[in-house]
Amino acid sequence: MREKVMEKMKLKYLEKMAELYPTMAEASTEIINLQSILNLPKGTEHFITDIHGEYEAFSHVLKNGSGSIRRKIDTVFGHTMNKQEKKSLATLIYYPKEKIGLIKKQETDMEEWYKITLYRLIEVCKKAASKYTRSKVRKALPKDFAYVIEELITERWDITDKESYYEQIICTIIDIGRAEEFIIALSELIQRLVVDHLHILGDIYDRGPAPHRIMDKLETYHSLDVQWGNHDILWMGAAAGQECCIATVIRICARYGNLDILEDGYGINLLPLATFALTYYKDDACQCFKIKGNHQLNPVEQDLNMKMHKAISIIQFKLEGQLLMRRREFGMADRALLDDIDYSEGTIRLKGKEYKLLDSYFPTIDAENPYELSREEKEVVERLVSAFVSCEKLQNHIQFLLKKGSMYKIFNGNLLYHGCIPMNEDGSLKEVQIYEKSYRGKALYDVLECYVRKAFMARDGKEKERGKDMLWYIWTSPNSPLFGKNKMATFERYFLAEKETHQEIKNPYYNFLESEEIAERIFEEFQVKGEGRHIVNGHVPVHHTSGESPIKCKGKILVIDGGFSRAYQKETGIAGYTLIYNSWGMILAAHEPFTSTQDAITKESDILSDSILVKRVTERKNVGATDTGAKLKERIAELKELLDAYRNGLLVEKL
Ligand SMILES: O=P(O)(O)OC[C@H]1O[C@](O)(COP(=O)(O)O)[C@@H](O)[C@@H]1O
Ligand SMILES: [Mn+2]
Repeated sequence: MREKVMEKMKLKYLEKMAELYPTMAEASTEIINLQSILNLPKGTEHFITDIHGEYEAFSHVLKNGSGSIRRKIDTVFGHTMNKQEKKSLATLIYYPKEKIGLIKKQETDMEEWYKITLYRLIEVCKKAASKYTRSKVRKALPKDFAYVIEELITERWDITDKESYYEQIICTIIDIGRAEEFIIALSELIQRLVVDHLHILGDIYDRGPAPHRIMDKLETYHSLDVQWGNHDILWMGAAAGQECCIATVIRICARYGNLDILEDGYGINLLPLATFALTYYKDDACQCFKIKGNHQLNPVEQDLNMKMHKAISIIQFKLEGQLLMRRREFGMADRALLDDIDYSEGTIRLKGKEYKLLDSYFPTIDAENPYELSREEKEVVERLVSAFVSCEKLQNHIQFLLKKGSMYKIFNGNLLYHGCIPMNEDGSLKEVQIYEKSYRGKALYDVLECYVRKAFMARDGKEKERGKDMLWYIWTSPNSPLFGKNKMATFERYFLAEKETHQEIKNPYYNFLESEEIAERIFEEFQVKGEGRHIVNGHVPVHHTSGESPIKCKGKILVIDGGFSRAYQKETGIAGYTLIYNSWGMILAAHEPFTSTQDAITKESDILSDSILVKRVTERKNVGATDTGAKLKERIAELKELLDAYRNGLLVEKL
């Protein structure tokens, strides 16, 4: 009986396929096409993490494909070009417009330069395109030059004098004054072809000056996924209208002197907060709320920034206190600290010890009711919430994160996540209570992701609110896989001099990064199978200067946060790691601090300092061995069944 039902279902499916491939010839052609794709080399994957608003450095790394363009140039030109020439060609590919502008000022014979350059670019382009099917390359071609580029990068066996055929095309391009546009188009095409797919392992937002520009760039990128970081989740919470998240987003912008991200980048009106801060902290120097890192604010702007910084911090601590009381189930009530303060003495009692507060001027706090917002604070919060939820640009960016992002991803045998897998001291998976039930490992990740989506999509008001609060929880709870530290010592860092109170202890997960047994357990938990599997993870800066390596557990775990974030470069000693996974293996790239786009162009400085080979295979990996390959193989098997059905007379061709 069951078999009969199955047969019937199969036939139905084959009939559906027959609509797409109505003849045996068409089905056969598709099989041949797919089969040939399986034999192409695997596309290059690029992994970037913890960008933290550093748009220019990010954009540069995206352009150079973490060394992939340099490698292509090397393969194509080997010893026929010297180092300097290769460097110039690479810079041209990254910044074609700007570079041509400079060349024009120096070159006497531009026509010759155009010719040589075009030849070179075509060669690199050919190489970059050789990994893809013609149809895929065609889709990537810029509209204006699609036909000519295709002509130039595909071998024409039917033409006898190929040299002069190509020469003529190139001369015509120069003659009609289109060389510049053509060079730009070719360079961008090379950038586009060199990386097939991008993984962003989280923390696009906070600290740096331009996360909104990173988001704009990602929106136009050809193929990517995002594993949300705790900072991205914070912004998602803010966009969903979660008050604590909104206050924290503003606080961090103020802390780094970046309030213009909100005002200019997103058009969020901060005037209500500014007027409130100027009124209530008028004569307060707000010394504990100095701007961190470099900034370009004049003294008056700085003063206002510090006042707003303090005002929003106090609002944040009040709102968080309220949330922790309302959501007792979060088990974080110990992080509500305002009721541990002795307001007349200016001290706080933490874990039985008394500390002097560095700042004890709290004009808006009622000692009897420390978490209650004052009437004016309430008004400010209301206006901020409405500004965040009605900001179209922010909502679009966050929708994009929801569409392309997730808590974790399994891709071509690798497990990708931002932070950690919460564990107990003995390395077992930690049970975490999420509302009524408890979860661990993969199930914990999955349930949290459901709540993230509910914060935006749920129709049931109560579930939506739970989702919104859960976004804050994911940002900061010790049990959150995206945060993974015992506490977020924000209050202590502002108000207490004693460094020991600032300490945030990492989840035991981070003690097991060298344990193969634990790595195996994680693979098992997430059902990641296969020989070449890895865990790729960001979030914790790798201290390059003190000799720490991003390669853990004999290469099974790769922790690639080297710190794009300028504020952290003193600690890490470099400007971040990125990872490349191409058909030959995996390469970690270490980057030097990025000074400016201007330097990258004029000094041709490529911030790539080091390439570390993580793994090199002896046999080049083909599409057949990837996730896409598995899907294509399934499709081929179905098409073969379709062919059989035609042959057996089960289906009739529609000629
Ligand atoms: O140095 P900042 O920007 O004040 O932030 C420090 C806070 O950021 C965190 O490190 C979280 O940010 P990351 O996800 O980038 O690590 C907290 O643990 C810490 O309290
Ligand atoms: Mn993080």
